[in-house]
Amino acid sequence: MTVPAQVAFQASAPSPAPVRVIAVASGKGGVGKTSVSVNLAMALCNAGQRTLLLDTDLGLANIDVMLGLSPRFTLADVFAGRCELRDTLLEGPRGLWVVPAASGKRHMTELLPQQHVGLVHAFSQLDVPLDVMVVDNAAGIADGVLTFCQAAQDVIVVVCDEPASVTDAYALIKVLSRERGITRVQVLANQVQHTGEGRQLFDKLERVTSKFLDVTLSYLGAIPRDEWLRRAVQRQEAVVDAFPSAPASVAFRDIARRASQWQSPPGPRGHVEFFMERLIAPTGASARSAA
Ligand SMILES: Nc1ncnc2c1ncn2[C@@H]1O[C@H](COP(=O)(O)OP(=O)(O)OP(=O)(O)O)[C@@H](O)[C@H]1O
Repeated sequence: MTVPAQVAFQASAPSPAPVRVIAVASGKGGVGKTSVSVNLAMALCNAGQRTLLLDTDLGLANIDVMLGLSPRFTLADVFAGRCELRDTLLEGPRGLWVVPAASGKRHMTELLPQQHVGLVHAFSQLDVPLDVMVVDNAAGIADGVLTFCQAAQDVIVVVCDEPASVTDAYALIKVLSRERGITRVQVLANQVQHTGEGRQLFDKLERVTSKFLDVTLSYLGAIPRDEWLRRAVQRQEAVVDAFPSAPASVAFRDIARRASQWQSPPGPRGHVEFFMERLIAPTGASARSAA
């Protein structure tokens, strides 16, 4: 099938190393999770990592809008049986691969287990060489969010200096830890007004989690509140590309550099299917953690 607006996949040699999957979540909406996903993915891509950005928010997807892309098909079409996963793939700026979702469609929570299996199969068929996959999740603690976080090797929780953001981040970390057995979470402060603010937010969150939860939080860093980021959103570009010397861009590059130094977890097979196969195992994992 020829897909003019989107990229039809060429078969190529599988990447030898496991694909690193980073899930970005937040608990509360509007804290900047999608901005973080887009700019982290773009910064990783610019640093030479073969990167795929996956939008899993079937309710309020907006990665394609943020990057000025016009998808012909989205993940929602895959679930509706209208296309193959490969038909949704877009080549974004500077070679970033993007799998868009669709706004106003069903949520991941409504998907049947066999639809997850279908997605597993579809991803394992995509023979695209990748180093990193960044997964932008919906806000909240819906089952789909937990499943994607569980399937990733690293989870970044984005917080900002609002009481609801901190309490919702705690609620998310709590369910990830208690229901999905996640033992480590990276915390990224967004929209900080001064250098100390991010660390203060982290300390606040860390105090409660260390008291009540069996999870290790790490401080990934902070992105300043930056007018250049807003301007980049208006231009439908990542700030790291539109305004590379903006304070937010410098911070994103630093975070991407640190993320690429994370130790690679042992991966059984070393491809995207590793990620997707973990997606269909949550029932067993939940059953184990509930026991
Ligand atoms: N560091 C920042 N500096 C300035 N503005 C920012 C920053 N981060 C995000 N924003 C702005 O905040 C708004 C919300 O950002 P974004 O859409 O990334 O949040 P979100 O958490 O993904 O939201 P949702 O939960 O609705 O998907 C956007 O208008 C964006 O431009």
